[in-house]
Amino acid sequence: MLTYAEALATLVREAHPLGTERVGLSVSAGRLLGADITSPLSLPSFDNAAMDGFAIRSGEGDLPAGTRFTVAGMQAAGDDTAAWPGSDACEIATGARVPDGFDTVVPVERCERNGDSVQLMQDEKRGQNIRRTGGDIAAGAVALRAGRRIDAAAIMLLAALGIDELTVVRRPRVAIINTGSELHASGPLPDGGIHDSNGPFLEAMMASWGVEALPRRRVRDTGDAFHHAVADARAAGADLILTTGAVSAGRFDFVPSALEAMGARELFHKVAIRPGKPILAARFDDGPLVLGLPGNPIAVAVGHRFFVAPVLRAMAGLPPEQPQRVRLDEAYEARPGLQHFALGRVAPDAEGRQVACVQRNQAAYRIVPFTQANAWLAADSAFGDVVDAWPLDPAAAP
Ligand SMILES: Nc1nc2c(c(=O)[nH]1)N[C@H]1C(S)=C(S)[C@@H](COP(=O)(O)OP(=O)(O)OC[C@H]3O[C@@H](n4cnc5c(N)ncnc54)[C@H](O)[C@@H]3O)O[C@H]1N2
Ligand code: MOO
Repeated sequence: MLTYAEALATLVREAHPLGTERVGLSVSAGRLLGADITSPLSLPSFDNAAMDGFAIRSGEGDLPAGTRFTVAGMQAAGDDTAAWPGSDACEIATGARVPDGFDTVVPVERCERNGDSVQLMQDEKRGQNIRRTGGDIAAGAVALRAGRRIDAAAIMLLAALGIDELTVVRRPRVAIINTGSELHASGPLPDGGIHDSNGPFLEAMMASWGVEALPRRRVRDTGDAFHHAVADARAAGADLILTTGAVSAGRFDFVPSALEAMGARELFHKVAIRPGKPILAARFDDGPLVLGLPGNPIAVAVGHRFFVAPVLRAMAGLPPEQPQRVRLDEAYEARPGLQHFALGRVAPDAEGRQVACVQRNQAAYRIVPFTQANAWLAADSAFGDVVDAWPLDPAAAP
């Protein structure tokens, strides 16, 4: 049986880059930048006042309390260079361009105004309260790096730079197929039936990452229904097909044979991990990669987090995600020879240091511990003093 590292390396090799496309800023939230953004202008793009008050031309001198200036007029936000020639002070608004030759801004509350005259109430520093051109970013500098997820902060910067169209990574087209004759949507259940929870879970995770979701299909345990669903996903141009259930050893576990019959090349079936051991990966040489996730809910969650997520990163051209190394509160028994993925909580201890603890009573069928966890903890064979901790949602990883 393959180790997790071997299986992952095989899979990532098969995750072909998606390429890029141009989109408008207004629809770019959540997308991944496909190229570095070079700043087309400096921010601020002109010297401007940091305070409402008076801009003054102090020349070389000090600015002791009592110094008087003659106010020539008002420089408002949006006004151009209006040089106020021959004058040595003007009223100025926060954000207004500092007129040429003026070098200092004194806040209004530290000035006494009398008609056209203004007097400093205390000593002031020459050059103060001016936000300099390029003080945030200089024209030509890299503003955002390729691979960065476009969040609200990135949108604020891009908008400030006047960028309204950008290059992003194409979204992967993903099809989800849930197998199981026992599965039903919400509502009353027949005897022996259960609600499909893996489908909505995967759909939510795909939405969080930002994929182009193809219609999700729920199919009964017949090779035929599965065959049609896979054929539809291929015809719709899926980059990735995620299936759940029917990959282990049972009589109805038709996914491996159905994929083989359709011409998919098996990359691996069964990996030395827990939970989720029966996982399967296959590739249609002219099309999608297929991940067959074992049906137990937490096996699906592990399959998503530790196989699907690395594939999506590789398709987007992102480097492998790095876990945090966190101290474990107490030893946790693990089966030798298997890579273990456990649900856990990472939180600060009394001294403020991050400590991980493994959720008690977890099992591949139990969903409640998943809702109480805030991290995945990973370790091979034994959970020692330190574990690898991964955020539950890969879209939250840097
Ligand atoms: N004889 C063996 N039996 C099993 C083995 C094995 O090696 N030998 N492996 C076990 C392990 S480990 C797992 S994990 C499961 C995986 O089985 P399958 O992928 O074939 O999945 P199913 O049998 O279809 O379902 C397993 C379990 O999960 C429930 N399920 C399935 N789909 C959904 C869904 N969409 N939403 C909610 N729950 C779902 C299903 O009802 C079953 O309870 O096999 C073990 N058996
Ligand atoms: O590994 Mo299975 O995933 O026990 O439930």
